[in-house]
Amino acid sequence: MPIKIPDALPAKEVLAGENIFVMDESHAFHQDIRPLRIAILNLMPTKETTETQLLRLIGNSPLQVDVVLLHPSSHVSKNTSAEHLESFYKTFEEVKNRRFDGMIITGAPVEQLEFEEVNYWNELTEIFEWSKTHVTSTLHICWASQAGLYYHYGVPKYSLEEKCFGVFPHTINEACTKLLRGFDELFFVPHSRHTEFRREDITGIDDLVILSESEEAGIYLVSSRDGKQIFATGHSEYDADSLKWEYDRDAAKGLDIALPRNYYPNDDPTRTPPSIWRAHANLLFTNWLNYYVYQETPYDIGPQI
Ligand SMILES: CC(=O)SCCNC(=O)CCNC(=O)[C@H](O)C(C)(C)COP(=O)(O)OP(=O)(O)OC[C@H]1O[C@@H](n2cnc3c(N)ncnc32)[C@H](O)[C@@H]1OP(=O)(O)O
Ligand SMILES: N[C@@H](CCO)C(=O)O
Repeated sequence: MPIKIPDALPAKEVLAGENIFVMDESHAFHQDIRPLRIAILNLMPTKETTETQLLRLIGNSPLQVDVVLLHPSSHVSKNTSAEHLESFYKTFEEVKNRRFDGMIITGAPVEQLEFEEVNYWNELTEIFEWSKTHVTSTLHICWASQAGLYYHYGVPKYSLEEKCFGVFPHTINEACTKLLRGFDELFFVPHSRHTEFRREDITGIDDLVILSESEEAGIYLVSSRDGKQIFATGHSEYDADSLKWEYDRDAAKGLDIALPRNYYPNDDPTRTPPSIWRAHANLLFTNWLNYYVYQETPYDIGPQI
């Protein structure tokens, strides 16, 4: 949360220079508070696991958050029961006249298909277009970051020779980025994907800024200059054992899968992997919720029916 201090206090300038959020009295006077409305478009087959992971992170802030879970109506889910979707989820059709302060679009295990082969692609492009006018800031995770960059900016994805799989160190490109306030200079993020987008395709686009990357895992965070679109290639929301679960699944199927890198103690898959990215994940989500959603969204956001 911002610290509120007198307009003329010298510390204000020092802290602003350190990327600490300082709000002057005149700004604070005009700030109202109401619960944030966040939509989560859940494209994962393991919907319940993902719900828990994301809600844990967005619940860790002093802000009240009203969450609406969405699933694509143009896809019949094999792994999530119709009862679960019926009880807890809405479709885009049901909410498209509402406005949201923020939206999270999850990953999906469809990265080896062309975008247009994904059976909810048309619906998703409608949602991407709608988000430009109906959502203050949208956070795209993993496959959704590739899909969003492709839809909004024409950025292609490429297949990797070997799955990018493990927990990798990352650095910060832009020192004063609000999304990375409070981050250490080196921090860890899990990645688990067979595809990537490339630096040279992003740097040519004036509206995009690369905020963080990793020598081994490539680009991690990209933002539009106005912060309305955030793209994260890694899975900071993953639990400590998520990569283990994926590794065990693929090994049991007899797939050619390497051990996740920098994950098991001594690379021994019988040992329990520790989480070394949880603090960063919490900071990423609270920074997004605070600086890109709460501080930016209008108090009167429009119809909610
Ligand atoms: C790159 C990233 O974004 S990473 C995030 C994705 N990671 C994960 O989902 C990890 C967990 N998922 C899994 O382990 C597996 O997908 C499982 C175990 C749940 C199911 O695997 P399988 O039985 O081999 O595949 P299955 O035939 O059930 O299809 C899996 C999913 O692929 C997706 N899918 C496959 N083909 C298509 C298609 N043409 N269009 C849209 N979605 C498709 C669906 O989401 C489907 O699951 P759902 O119907 O429950 O939503
Ligand atoms: N994280 C995903 C990558 C494939 O989409 C998995 O291993 O299931």
